Amino acid sequence: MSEKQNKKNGIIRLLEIAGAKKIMLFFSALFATLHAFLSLIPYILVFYIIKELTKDQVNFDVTQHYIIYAIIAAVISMFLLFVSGILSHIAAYNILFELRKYIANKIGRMSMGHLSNKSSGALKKILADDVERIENFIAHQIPDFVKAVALPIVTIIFLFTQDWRLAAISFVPLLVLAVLLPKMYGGNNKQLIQDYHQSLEDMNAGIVEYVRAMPVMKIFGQSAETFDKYGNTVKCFNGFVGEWVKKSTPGFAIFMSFTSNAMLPVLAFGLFLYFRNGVSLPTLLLFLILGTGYIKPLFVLSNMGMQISIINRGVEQIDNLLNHEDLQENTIYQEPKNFTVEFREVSFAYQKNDLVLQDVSFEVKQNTITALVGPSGAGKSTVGQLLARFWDVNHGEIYIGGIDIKEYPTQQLMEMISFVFQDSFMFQQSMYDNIKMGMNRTKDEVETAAKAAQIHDLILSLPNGYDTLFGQSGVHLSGGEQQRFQLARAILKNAPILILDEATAFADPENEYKIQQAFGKLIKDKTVIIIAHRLSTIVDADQIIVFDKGQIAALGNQQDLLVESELYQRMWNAHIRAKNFVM
Ligand SMILES: Nc1ncnc2c1ncn2[C@@H]1O[C@H](COP(=O)(O)OP(=O)(O)OP(=O)(O)O)[C@@H](O)[C@H]1O
Repeated sequence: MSEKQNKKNGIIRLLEIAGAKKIMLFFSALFATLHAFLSLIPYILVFYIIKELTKDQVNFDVTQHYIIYAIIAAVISMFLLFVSGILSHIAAYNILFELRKYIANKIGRMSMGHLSNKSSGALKKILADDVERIENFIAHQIPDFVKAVALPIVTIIFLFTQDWRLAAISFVPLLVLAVLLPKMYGGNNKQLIQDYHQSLEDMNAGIVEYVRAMPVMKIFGQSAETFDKYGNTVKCFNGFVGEWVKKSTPGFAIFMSFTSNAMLPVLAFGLFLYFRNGVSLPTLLLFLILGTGYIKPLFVLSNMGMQISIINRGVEQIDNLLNHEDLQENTIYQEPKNFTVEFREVSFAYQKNDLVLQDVSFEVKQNTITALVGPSGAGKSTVGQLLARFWDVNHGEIYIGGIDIKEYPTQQLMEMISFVFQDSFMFQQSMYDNIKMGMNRTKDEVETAAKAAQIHDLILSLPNGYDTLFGQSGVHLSGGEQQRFQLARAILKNAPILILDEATAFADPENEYKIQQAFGKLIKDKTVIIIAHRLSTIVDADQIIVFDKGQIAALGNQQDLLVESELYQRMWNAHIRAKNFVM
C-alpha cells in the first residue's frame, strides 16, 4: 500500500487499499451475483407452475419437478450468499488489520507537533470510527450493492422475454427513481456529509476532554450539561441530525411512495391487456410478482448512496493522515564526537509567526549540568522538546557531538536521550514492564534501576510484587511514586543525555528526598539539562540559563547570576521568600 495518493473516490481507494485481498472481494461479488440470479428462479418456477395449473390437462409430475427445482435453487442461492459473506468478512478484517497497522506506524513516524495539534477526539474518530465503517462497508455493503444491481438487471431481461409491453411499463418507476436518487443523495449532500463528520469529530473531542477533566469538573461542581465544550458539541450534533432529517425527509417520502406504489402502472395496464386477451393470467401474475420485486433492492441502493458519501469522507480523512509528511530522518547511523549539546541561533514557533524561542544559542558540555530557569511560558520546556526532536526548529540548528540532530536516525537520537517528563505516564501493565519499557534488559538490571530510583521496596509491598498490574483494583501510585518510576526507566535506559522537566513537581518532602537520591545516581557522568522552578535544587549546576520571553536573558553559575542578572536576583528572592513562608 502506498501512502502518497492523489485524491480518489473512496471506493476506488478502498479497492487500492484492499491490495491482494481484491480477489476475495471479486469472488464475494461474483457469488453474490449468482445468488441474485438463483434467488429469482423459485419465482420464475412459480410462474411455470401456475401456467401448468391453468392448463386444461394438468401434469402433476411436471409441477412436482418445478417445486423440487425451486427448492434446490433456493438452497444453492442461500449457500452462495453464505460463501459470499464469509469471503467479504475475511477480506474486510484483513484490510482493517493492515489499515490499523499502517495508521499506527504512520502516527509513530509523524512529528509530535502535528499529533499534538490534532485533538485526540479527531484521531480516535479516524482510528476507531472511520476504520470500523470501512469494515462494515466491505463486509456487508459491497455484496449487498452487487446484488442490488444484478437482481433488477436479470429480472428486467427476463421480463422483456415474456412480454415487452408490460416489461416496459414496469420500467417506468425505475426511470423516475433513477432521476430522483442522485438528487436525494448527490452533490448537494456533500456539505452535509462534511458537516456530519466535523460534528462527530467535535463531539468525540468533547467527550475525551470531558472524561479527562472530570476531577476538575467535580471540584467546580460542573456537569455534562454545564461543561460547555461537551454540551455544545452534543447540542450541535443533535441540531445537525435534526436539520439532516428535515432536509432528507421530503425526498425519502417521495421515494417510499414510489416504491410502495410501483406496481400500480403494471396492474392497470396488465388488467387492461388481460381483459382484451392481450396477456395470459400467469403472465399477468408473473409481472405483478416480479415486475415490482426488483424495486426492493433499490432500498439498498438508496441507503448505499449515503453510505458511499460517508465512506468517501472517512477514506479522505484516513488519506489525509497517511499523506501527512513524515518527520524527515536520516537512516545512516552517525558517530558523535562526544555528548555535548549545542543550540545555535535557534528560533521556533508552534503556530506560524508566534515565536516562542528566538535566536537561542548555548552549549551544554558533555557530563555537565545545565539548568534552565525563567518565568512560566518563557520557553524552557520547548528547549527540551526541540532537543528530543519532538518538533523541528524553524531556524538555526541543534547539535549533539558536533552533528546536527536532523542527521541522526530517530532511533539513534532516542537512544542518546532520556526524557523525564512533568507528567508521568503509567501503562496498564506489570510494574516490571512499566520500568523495562520494552528495552533489552535483564531482570537484575530492572531491579537495580528500581532500587536506585527508590521504588524497589514499594514494588515489593504490592500484592504481586513486580508482577502487579498497574491500574488493578486497589493498586494506586501517588504522583511522586509514579515520577520515581520515570526515573527508574531513565536509570535503566542509561542514555548519555538527560532532560529532566520539572521532575520534582509532584514531590512531597519525603518523595523529594528520595527523588533527589535517585537523581544523584541518574545524573552521574551524563550531559544533563534540568528545567527547574525550585531554584534550590539547581544551585550547584555548572551552568544556569535564564530564559525570558523566549530569549536568553542571562547565563552563568549561581554566584555570577546573583551579581549580574536582575531577573535571576528577583527569582531567587521570590524563591527564598516562598521557602520561608509560614501560614
Ligand atoms: N503544543 C503547543 N502548541 C502551542 N503553543 C505551545 C505548545 N506548548 C507550549 N506552547 C507555548 O509556548 C510557550 C512556551 O512554553 P513552554 O512550555 O516552553 O514554557 P516554559 O518556560 O516551560 O513554561 P512552564 O515553566 O510554565 O512550564 C508558551 O507560551 C506556551 O503557551
